[in-house]
Amino acid sequence: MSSTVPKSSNIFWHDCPVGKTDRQKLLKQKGCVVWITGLSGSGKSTLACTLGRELHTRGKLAYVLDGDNLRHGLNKDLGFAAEDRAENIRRVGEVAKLFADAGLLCIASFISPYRRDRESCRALLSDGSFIEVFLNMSLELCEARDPKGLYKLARAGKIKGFTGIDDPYEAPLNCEIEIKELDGVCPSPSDMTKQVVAYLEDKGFLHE
Ligand SMILES: Nc1ncnc2c1ncn2[C@@H]1O[C@H](COP(=O)(O)OS(=O)(=O)O)[C@@H](OP(=O)(O)O)[C@H]1O
Ligand SMILES: Nc1ncnc2c1ncn2[C@@H]1O[C@H](COP(=O)(O)OP(=O)(O)O)[C@@H](O)[C@H]1O
Repeated sequence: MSSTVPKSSNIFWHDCPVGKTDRQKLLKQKGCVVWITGLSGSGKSTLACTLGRELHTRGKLAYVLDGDNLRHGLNKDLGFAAEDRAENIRRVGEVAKLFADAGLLCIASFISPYRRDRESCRALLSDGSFIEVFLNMSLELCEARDPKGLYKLARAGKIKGFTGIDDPYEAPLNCEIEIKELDGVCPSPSDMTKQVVAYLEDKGFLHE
């Protein structure tokens, strides 16, 4: 007989003697989530990896959560319908929160096309520790890059519900960092990284 008790009843929070502050002292940094959002091909994974490497070089512990990669494991049961994308982002938000609590600089790069889903992730974190980075690249640029040939397939009707083609992308209204083309030229990964690192430095995340 199946239980009539709701799934999340009779559970209690268990505090551990070593807390986030202790871990941050050990690591000499403050846990946070750098959430990179933008169209497919806008450069999310490139920025995530360049930023991850730069932080590593500076002796900071960072970890990249990338959409394509997580869809090989934790989220491999999810597709691209709005409710699947919402569940994808919800799970990633929870994982990112754990990484930040561990004291890490967590870099999450996901299309995350829905404002509401991104805002739910923001709400999981303490004030200021969710840093939304919007890669505001034009559809034309992303489509011209098309490194995986997915835009071509979407235009040919072979992929349905492709973000930017026949599925929505809701741009952030109040993100912490917006990176866009200047006179039609995209800033280099290294320039973007400098901008994000300067923000992290300025807000004190790179020190205990
Ligand atoms: N229909 C559709 N729409 C958008 N993207 C698609 C789709 N189907 C497959 N892909 C590939 O999946 C990658 C995006 O995964 P995400 O987990 O970041 O997507 S989402 O945040 O849940 O919207 C995305 O990777 P990126 O190009 O790195 O963004 C694509 O390679
Ligand atoms: N800042 C940049 N300047 C020029 N080309 C870039 C830049 N960032 C990424 N690219 C190129 O654009 C393509 C898409 O980048 P990628 O990081 O895979 O985007 P996303 O993860 O958003 O799909 C890749 O071929 C990559 O080499």
